[in-house]
Amino acid sequence: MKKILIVVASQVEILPQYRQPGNDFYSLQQYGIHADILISGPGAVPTVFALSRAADAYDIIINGGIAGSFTEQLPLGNVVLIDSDSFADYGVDDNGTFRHIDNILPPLQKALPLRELVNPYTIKPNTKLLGVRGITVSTVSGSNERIAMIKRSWDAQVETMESAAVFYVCLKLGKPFFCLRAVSNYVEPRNRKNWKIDLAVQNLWNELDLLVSYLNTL
Ligand SMILES: O=C(O)c1cccc(C(=O)CC[C@H]2O[C@@H](n3cnc4c(=O)[nH]cnc43)[C@H](O)[C@@H]2O)c1
Repeated sequence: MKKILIVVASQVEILPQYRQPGNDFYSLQQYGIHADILISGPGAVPTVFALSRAADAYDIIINGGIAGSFTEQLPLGNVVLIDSDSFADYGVDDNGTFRHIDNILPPLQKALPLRELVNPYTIKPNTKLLGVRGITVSTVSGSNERIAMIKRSWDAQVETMESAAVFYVCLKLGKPFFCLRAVSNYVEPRNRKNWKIDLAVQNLWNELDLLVSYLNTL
Protein backbone atom coordinates (compact mmCIF):
# COMPACT_ATOMS: atom_id res chain seq x y z
CA MET A 1 0.00 0.00 0.00
CA LYS A 2 1.18 3.50 -0.81
CA LYS A 3 1.03 6.21 1.84
CA ILE A 4 -1.21 8.80 0.23
CA LEU A 5 -2.10 12.24 1.54
CA ILE A 6 -5.05 14.19 0.18
CA VAL A 7 -4.70 17.89 0.93
CA VAL A 8 -7.75 20.15 0.63
CA ALA A 9 -8.18 23.81 1.53
CA SER A 10 -11.41 23.60 3.53
CA GLN A 11 -14.10 21.34 5.01
CA VAL A 12 -16.37 22.49 2.19
CA GLU A 13 -14.31 20.43 -0.26
CA ILE A 14 -14.73 17.18 1.69
CA LEU A 15 -17.68 14.91 0.97
CA PRO A 16 -20.14 15.59 3.84
CA GLN A 17 -20.07 11.96 5.07
CA TYR A 18 -16.24 12.08 5.34
CA ARG A 19 -16.13 15.31 7.39
CA GLN A 20 -14.88 15.35 10.98
CA PRO A 21 -15.57 18.87 12.28
CA GLY A 22 -12.73 20.12 14.46
CA ASN A 23 -10.25 17.61 13.04
CA ASP A 24 -8.00 18.80 10.23
CA PHE A 25 -5.73 15.75 9.82
CA TYR A 26 -7.14 12.21 9.89
CA SER A 27 -7.35 8.86 8.17
CA LEU A 28 -10.08 8.14 5.62
CA GLN A 29 -9.65 4.39 6.12
CA GLN A 30 -13.02 4.02 7.91
CA TYR A 31 -14.71 5.44 4.80
CA GLY A 32 -13.01 2.86 2.55
CA ILE A 33 -10.35 5.26 1.21
CA HIS A 34 -6.75 4.23 1.93
CA ALA A 35 -5.41 7.72 2.40
CA ASP A 36 -5.12 10.44 5.02
CA ILE A 37 -6.63 13.88 4.68
CA LEU A 38 -5.11 17.22 5.62
CA ILE A 39 -7.17 20.40 5.65
CA SER A 40 -4.64 23.17 5.09
CA GLY A 41 -6.79 26.29 5.16
CA PRO A 42 -7.44 28.36 2.05
CA GLY A 43 -4.65 30.05 0.14
CA ALA A 44 -1.03 29.41 -0.79
CA VAL A 45 0.62 30.32 2.51
CA PRO A 46 -1.42 27.98 4.77
CA THR A 47 -1.05 25.26 2.14
CA VAL A 48 2.73 25.57 1.93
CA PHE A 49 3.01 25.54 5.71
CA ALA A 50 0.71 22.59 6.38
CA LEU A 51 1.91 20.48 3.46
CA SER A 52 5.63 21.10 4.11
CA ARG A 53 5.22 19.74 7.63
CA ALA A 54 3.25 16.66 6.59
CA ALA A 55 4.60 15.62 3.19
CA ASP A 56 7.70 13.68 4.28
CA ALA A 57 5.59 10.86 5.71
CA TYR A 58 3.84 10.17 2.37
CA ASP A 59 4.68 8.54 -0.97
CA ILE A 60 2.15 10.52 -3.01
CA ILE A 61 0.36 13.81 -2.44
CA ILE A 62 -3.03 14.57 -3.98
CA ASN A 63 -4.44 18.06 -3.95
CA GLY A 64 -8.22 17.92 -4.13
CA GLY A 65 -10.58 20.83 -4.33
CA ILE A 66 -12.95 23.01 -6.26
CA ALA A 67 -11.96 25.55 -8.88
CA GLY A 68 -13.26 28.27 -11.15
CA SER A 69 -13.32 27.65 -14.91
CA PHE A 70 -12.38 30.28 -17.48
CA THR A 71 -14.25 28.48 -20.23
CA GLU A 72 -17.71 27.04 -20.77
CA GLN A 73 -15.98 24.19 -22.60
CA LEU A 74 -15.16 23.06 -19.07
CA PRO A 75 -18.64 22.91 -17.53
CA LEU A 76 -19.59 23.02 -13.87
CA GLY A 77 -18.96 19.71 -12.15
CA ASN A 78 -16.15 18.63 -14.52
CA VAL A 79 -13.08 17.22 -12.78
CA VAL A 80 -9.68 18.05 -14.25
CA LEU A 81 -6.03 17.26 -13.61
CA ILE A 82 -3.91 20.40 -13.39
CA ASP A 83 -0.72 19.74 -15.41
CA SER A 84 0.89 23.14 -14.94
CA ASP A 85 0.26 26.12 -12.71
CA SER A 86 1.46 29.62 -11.86
CA PHE A 87 1.39 32.04 -8.97
CA ALA A 88 -0.50 34.39 -11.22
CA ASP A 89 -0.82 37.53 -9.13
CA TYR A 90 2.75 37.70 -7.81
CA GLY A 91 4.02 40.80 -9.49
CA VAL A 92 3.83 44.48 -10.14
CA ASP A 93 0.98 46.56 -11.46
CA ASP A 94 2.97 48.78 -13.83
CA ASN A 95 0.47 51.55 -14.52
CA GLY A 96 -2.23 49.09 -15.46
CA THR A 97 0.03 46.45 -17.02
CA PHE A 98 0.70 43.35 -14.93
CA ARG A 99 4.35 42.30 -14.80
CA HIS A 100 5.16 39.00 -13.15
CA ILE A 101 7.69 39.02 -10.30
CA ASP A 102 9.86 36.45 -12.15
CA ASN A 103 10.37 39.07 -14.87
CA ILE A 104 11.29 41.77 -12.37
CA LEU A 105 13.58 40.27 -9.75
CA PRO A 106 16.46 37.87 -10.47
CA PRO A 107 15.57 34.37 -9.22
CA LEU A 108 17.48 32.83 -6.32
CA GLN A 109 19.87 30.09 -7.33
CA LYS A 110 17.63 27.20 -6.26
CA ALA A 111 14.28 28.89 -6.76
CA LEU A 112 11.56 27.39 -8.91
CA PRO A 113 9.93 29.67 -11.44
CA LEU A 114 6.76 31.03 -9.86
CA ARG A 115 5.21 31.74 -13.24
CA GLU A 116 5.50 28.22 -14.67
CA LEU A 117 5.36 25.11 -12.50
CA VAL A 118 4.95 21.84 -14.38
CA ASN A 119 3.99 18.44 -12.97
CA PRO A 120 6.67 16.02 -14.23
CA TYR A 121 4.93 12.85 -13.00
CA THR A 122 3.46 11.10 -15.97
CA ILE A 123 1.15 8.51 -14.42
CA LYS A 124 -2.20 9.12 -16.08
CA PRO A 125 -4.58 7.33 -13.75
CA ASN A 126 -7.81 7.97 -15.52
CA THR A 127 -7.77 8.97 -19.16
CA LYS A 128 -11.23 10.55 -18.84
CA LEU A 129 -9.72 13.37 -16.85
CA LEU A 130 -8.69 16.35 -18.92
CA GLY A 131 -5.23 17.79 -18.26
CA VAL A 132 -5.42 21.57 -17.92
CA ARG A 133 -3.35 24.62 -17.18
CA GLY A 134 -4.18 26.33 -13.90
CA ILE A 135 -3.42 29.59 -12.21
CA THR A 136 -3.32 30.29 -8.50
CA VAL A 137 -4.42 33.64 -7.09
CA SER A 138 -4.79 35.13 -3.64
CA THR A 139 -8.13 36.75 -4.47
CA VAL A 140 -10.88 34.89 -6.36
CA SER A 141 -11.36 36.88 -9.58
CA GLY A 142 -14.80 38.46 -9.48
CA SER A 143 -14.92 41.65 -11.53
CA ASN A 144 -14.78 42.29 -15.28
CA GLU A 145 -11.59 44.35 -15.01
CA ARG A 146 -9.69 41.77 -13.02
CA ILE A 147 -10.90 38.86 -15.14
CA ALA A 148 -9.89 40.68 -18.33
CA MET A 149 -6.44 41.36 -16.89
CA ILE A 150 -5.99 37.73 -15.82
CA LYS A 151 -7.13 36.44 -19.22
CA ARG A 152 -4.75 38.81 -21.03
CA SER A 153 -1.83 37.64 -18.91
CA TRP A 154 -2.49 33.90 -18.72
CA ASP A 155 -3.82 31.22 -21.00
CA ALA A 156 -5.37 29.04 -18.29
CA GLN A 157 -8.50 26.91 -18.03
CA VAL A 158 -8.95 26.96 -14.24
CA GLU A 159 -8.29 29.22 -11.27
CA THR A 160 -7.66 28.13 -7.68
CA MET A 161 -6.13 29.62 -4.55
CA GLU A 162 -3.76 26.74 -3.70
CA SER A 163 -2.70 24.52 -6.58
CA ALA A 164 0.59 26.32 -7.39
CA ALA A 165 1.49 26.01 -3.70
CA VAL A 166 1.08 22.23 -3.89
CA PHE A 167 3.17 22.15 -7.08
CA TYR A 168 5.83 24.26 -5.37
CA VAL A 169 6.13 22.13 -2.22
CA CYS A 170 6.01 18.80 -4.05
CA LEU A 171 8.52 19.85 -6.71
CA LYS A 172 10.86 21.15 -4.01
CA LEU A 173 10.55 17.90 -2.03
CA GLY A 174 10.59 15.63 -5.09
CA LYS A 175 7.23 14.10 -4.12
CA PRO A 176 4.97 12.63 -6.80
CA PHE A 177 1.71 14.58 -6.80
CA PHE A 178 -1.61 15.07 -8.54
CA CYS A 179 -3.80 18.09 -8.52
CA LEU A 180 -7.47 17.21 -9.03
CA ARG A 181 -9.99 20.01 -9.18
CA ALA A 182 -13.73 19.99 -9.81
CA VAL A 183 -15.24 23.06 -11.41
CA SER A 184 -17.67 24.72 -9.00
CA ASN A 185 -18.09 28.02 -10.85
CA TYR A 186 -17.14 30.03 -13.87
CA VAL A 187 -14.66 32.83 -13.38
CA GLU A 188 -17.12 35.65 -13.88
CA PRO A 189 -18.33 38.75 -12.00
CA ARG A 190 -19.14 37.31 -8.61
CA ASN A 191 -22.55 35.68 -8.33
CA ARG A 192 -22.49 33.07 -5.58
CA LYS A 193 -25.93 31.74 -6.62
CA ASN A 194 -24.36 30.33 -9.80
CA TRP A 195 -21.85 28.17 -7.92
CA LYS A 196 -22.43 24.40 -7.90
CA ILE A 197 -20.27 23.38 -4.96
CA ASP A 198 -22.23 20.24 -3.98
CA LEU A 199 -22.04 18.83 -7.51
CA ALA A 200 -18.33 19.66 -7.75
CA VAL A 201 -17.53 18.05 -4.38
CA GLN A 202 -19.48 14.89 -5.22
CA ASN A 203 -17.70 14.51 -8.58
CA LEU A 204 -14.35 15.36 -7.03
CA TRP A 205 -14.66 12.56 -4.48
CA ASN A 206 -15.77 10.01 -7.07
CA GLU A 207 -12.49 10.72 -8.88
CA LEU A 208 -10.40 10.87 -5.69
CA ASP A 209 -11.74 7.48 -4.69
CA LEU A 210 -10.82 6.03 -8.12
CA LEU A 211 -7.40 7.65 -8.09
CA VAL A 212 -6.48 6.41 -4.60
CA SER A 213 -7.65 2.86 -5.47
CA TYR A 214 -5.61 2.95 -8.67
CA LEU A 215 -2.46 4.27 -6.99
CA ASN A 216 -2.70 1.53 -4.41
CA THR A 217 -2.56 -1.09 -7.16
CA LEU A 218 0.83 0.18 -8.42
O1 LIG B 1 -18.75 33.01 -0.79
C1 LIG B 1 -19.05 31.90 -0.39
O2 LIG B 1 -20.11 31.67 0.21
C2 LIG B 1 -18.12 30.77 -0.61
C3 LIG B 1 -18.49 29.51 -0.16
C4 LIG B 1 -17.63 28.46 -0.39
C5 LIG B 1 -16.42 28.67 -1.04
C6 LIG B 1 -16.09 29.95 -1.48
C7 LIG B 1 -14.85 30.22 -2.15
O3 LIG B 1 -14.50 31.34 -2.47
C8 LIG B 1 -14.03 29.05 -2.47
C9 LIG B 1 -12.56 29.34 -2.59
C10 LIG B 1 -11.87 28.01 -2.54
O4 LIG B 1 -12.28 27.23 -3.65
C11 LIG B 1 -11.37 27.30 -4.70
N1 LIG B 1 -12.02 28.07 -5.77
C12 LIG B 1 -13.25 27.80 -6.22
N2 LIG B 1 -13.57 28.61 -7.22
C13 LIG B 1 -12.54 29.45 -7.40
C14 LIG B 1 -12.31 30.52 -8.31
O5 LIG B 1 -13.13 30.86 -9.17
N3 LIG B 1 -11.13 31.17 -8.20
C15 LIG B 1 -10.19 30.79 -7.29
N4 LIG B 1 -10.38 29.79 -6.42
C16 LIG B 1 -11.54 29.10 -6.47
C17 LIG B 1 -10.11 27.94 -4.11
O6 LIG B 1 -9.03 27.09 -4.30
C18 LIG B 1 -10.40 28.18 -2.64
O7 LIG B 1 -9.81 27.24 -1.81
C19 LIG B 1 -16.93 31.01 -1.26
